[in-house]
Amino acid sequence: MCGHGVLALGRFALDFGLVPAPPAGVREARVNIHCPCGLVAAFVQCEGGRSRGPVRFHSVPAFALATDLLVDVPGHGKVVVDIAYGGAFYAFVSAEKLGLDVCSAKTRDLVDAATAVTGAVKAQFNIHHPESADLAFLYGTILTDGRDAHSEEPTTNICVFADAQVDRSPTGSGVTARIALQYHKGLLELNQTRAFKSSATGSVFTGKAVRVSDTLSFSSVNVLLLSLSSVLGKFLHSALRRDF
Ligand SMILES: O=C(O)[C@H]1NCC[C@@H]1O
Repeated sequence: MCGHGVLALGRFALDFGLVPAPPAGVREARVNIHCPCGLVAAFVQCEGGRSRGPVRFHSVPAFALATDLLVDVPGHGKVVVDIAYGGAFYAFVSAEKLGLDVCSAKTRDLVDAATAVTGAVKAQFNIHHPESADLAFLYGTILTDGRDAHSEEPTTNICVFADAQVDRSPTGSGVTARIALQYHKGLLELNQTRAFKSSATGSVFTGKAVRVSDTLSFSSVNVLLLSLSSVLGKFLHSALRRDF
């Protein structure tokens, strides 16, 4: 799944007639998107039969897999990381622990550090998904500003995934996983909204955990993500903000 992809596909599906416009008086069209990780339901605001305004989506059940895991990262020594799932598995670590400021460091340095963490976790930790062996792999590392405690201010992160690619958004599956982690740590309550900013582009997602679910073999939390279409437009057309 891809957060900004879901938002864009939702609008596309409505605007190009793949789903019917909602009946008069209903503001949102529902677009079901079947992702490898499960069903993601996008809700697209509609005016005059066209998409307009915010798009939100219900993400897949998410959960914290491991917290305070000590990993030996080449070039950085022992680093404490968390691992969580939100449609894909990510390692989470405050960039500060790697000697970097996620908001001002060069993207190249953030990518190198995140890639080193991903390699170390893959080598030293066995990822398990309760329902699907296909989903049981680490997709990347998300470096954060460490501001996990609830605040009205956005918390900034950068997602380095697959073959050292940088996500242009705060990452749909990554934000979902991060919310599950914050909930698991008691830093976020159900229905408490948090904003997440991409340090690569400045784009923002807001999200919240909406219910505790038992659809996975161990306790997980469903996460509802919200994002503004104006933000979407901005980051779809923006390049990475900083030089490598
Ligand atoms: O938003 C997401 O979840 C995706 N973007 C890049 C990495 C993930 O697949």
